[in-house]
Amino acid sequence: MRSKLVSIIQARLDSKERCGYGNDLLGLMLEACHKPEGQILSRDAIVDECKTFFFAGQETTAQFVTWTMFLLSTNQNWQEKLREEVQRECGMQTPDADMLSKLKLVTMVLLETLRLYGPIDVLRRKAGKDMTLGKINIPKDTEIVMPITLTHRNKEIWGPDADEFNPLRFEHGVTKAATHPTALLAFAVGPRACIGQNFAMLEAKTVITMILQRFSFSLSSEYKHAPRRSITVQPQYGLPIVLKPLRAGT
Ligand code: HEM
Repeated sequence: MRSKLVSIIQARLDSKERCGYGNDLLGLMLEACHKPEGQILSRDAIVDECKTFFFAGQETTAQFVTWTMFLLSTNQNWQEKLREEVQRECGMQTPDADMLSKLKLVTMVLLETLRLYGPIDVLRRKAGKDMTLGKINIPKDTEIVMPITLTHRNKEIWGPDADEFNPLRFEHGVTKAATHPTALLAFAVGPRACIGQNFAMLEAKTVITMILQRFSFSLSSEYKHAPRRSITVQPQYGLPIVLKPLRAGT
């Protein structure tokens, strides 16, 4: 991966005179490094940043779409509702930002997927100094693990149906869905919250919309329900799905 990234960076440097460093994150980092103020990021640091974005952004979003497909397969009524919304707002067109912003039910299902099967299920922190959190004293260097999935299924926070798939809980927005406005921790909160969360939502919305436009789907009888954490939360034996094209030639 490193050599691939180094060759991409070199190609950008070589084509700078012709077309600049490029209009993306890598382009911005290269631009920043070649400002007269001096070099801010080394070549190695740029490679590391690219890796972070790739690993933080690729597998998480892939599992997000996977679990959404699982929940829509096991809740056919919601699959139908979403298809109706997609057909109304997008027809058969490739969804653009305007159309995506109108897909309220799709957003609610995506948030409910993040609650029940968020790809990241624990947050870890280490206390940099002695501190007190509420009534708890935390000595320096203590490792703190926050179990996201457990809090996402806590009935005191989410109500008696916390274990059930109920996208309607997000009908009035994410801050109103539980007893606490930041109860949904799938992207974490605060200064180190996921920097790619809006992008991930857009990606997932686009993919799910385009699948709903073309296929109906259900779980294959071979599916075994066994979520497992392997950095991200994944269906241990994969997610075999039966896809049916909605129109000939899809
Ligand atoms: C559904 C998809 C995603 C989920 C569930 C997710 C979740 C998270 C979580 C929980 C964190 C905080 C980790 C911690 O503080 O311990 C995080 C951080 C981060 N995420 Fe995501 N993420 C997703 C997609 C993405 C995408 C698409 C990108 C990039 C394009 C991305 C880039 C990052 C980066 C760079 C950080 C570190 C931010 C920092 O430390 O300041 N993530 N993500």
